[in-house]
Amino acid sequence: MLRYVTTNAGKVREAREYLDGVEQLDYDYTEIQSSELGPIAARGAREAYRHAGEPVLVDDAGLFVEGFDGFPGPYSAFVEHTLGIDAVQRLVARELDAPRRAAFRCVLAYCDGDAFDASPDPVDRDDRTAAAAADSAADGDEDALPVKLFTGAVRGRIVEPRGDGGFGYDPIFEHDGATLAEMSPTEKNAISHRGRALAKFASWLDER
Ligand SMILES: O=c1nc[nH]c2c1ncn2[C@H]1C[C@H](O)[C@@H](COP(=O)(O)OP(=O)(O)OP(=O)(O)O)O1
Repeated sequence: MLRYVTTNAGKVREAREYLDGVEQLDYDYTEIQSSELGPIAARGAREAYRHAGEPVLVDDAGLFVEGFDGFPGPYSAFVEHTLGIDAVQRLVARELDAPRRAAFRCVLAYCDGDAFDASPDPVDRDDRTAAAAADSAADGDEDALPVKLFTGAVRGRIVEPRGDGGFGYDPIFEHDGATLAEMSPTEKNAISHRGRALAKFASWLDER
């Protein structure tokens, strides 16, 4: 049984559209400090697999504001819980000129204790970049378990909050004229960072 390892039920709701019968594992793995999501997700997946003893998928995601050099990025959860999304939006509006571009990024890290066959490998350049960063983060760890990474990103801009769907920063992130919070779960998945990463993971799992 595949476990989606997260304390965030919103992530699991989105994952269910791609993964039949996936169950949430509400486990708070250690998040290392890194400017990139890949190493954080990879380390988390190794720890979660050791804890669960079953195949695990860890989801690390964040909001990267272009004019702030990617802040809050890997620190998005901390910033959401300290400042709050309204304050983030006001800060962006005060400091940056329109169009206030930003991206959501998601890295999924899969670990089931097995090594992965490199041949049927549908991963793209972003996945390989994330994987290389995660590998170097594992340097020196002789027991590092193999982890497979899948990435997704969506571009948009920061706007005043609209909509009440989704979670986290969805109300202040607009893509193609609608905020993610104004979209249905299916509409959000079709364009979102998480939806793209999940689609890659689901097709890789299918082929395996
Ligand atoms: O689709 C999204 N729509 C809106 N906001 C989002 C999304 N995806 C990530 N985010 C935000 C929420 C949180 O502030 C941070 C993720 O932080 P992140 O550490 O990956 O997740 P989390 O703390 O919510 O749960 P957990 O670590 O247990 O999976 O980025």
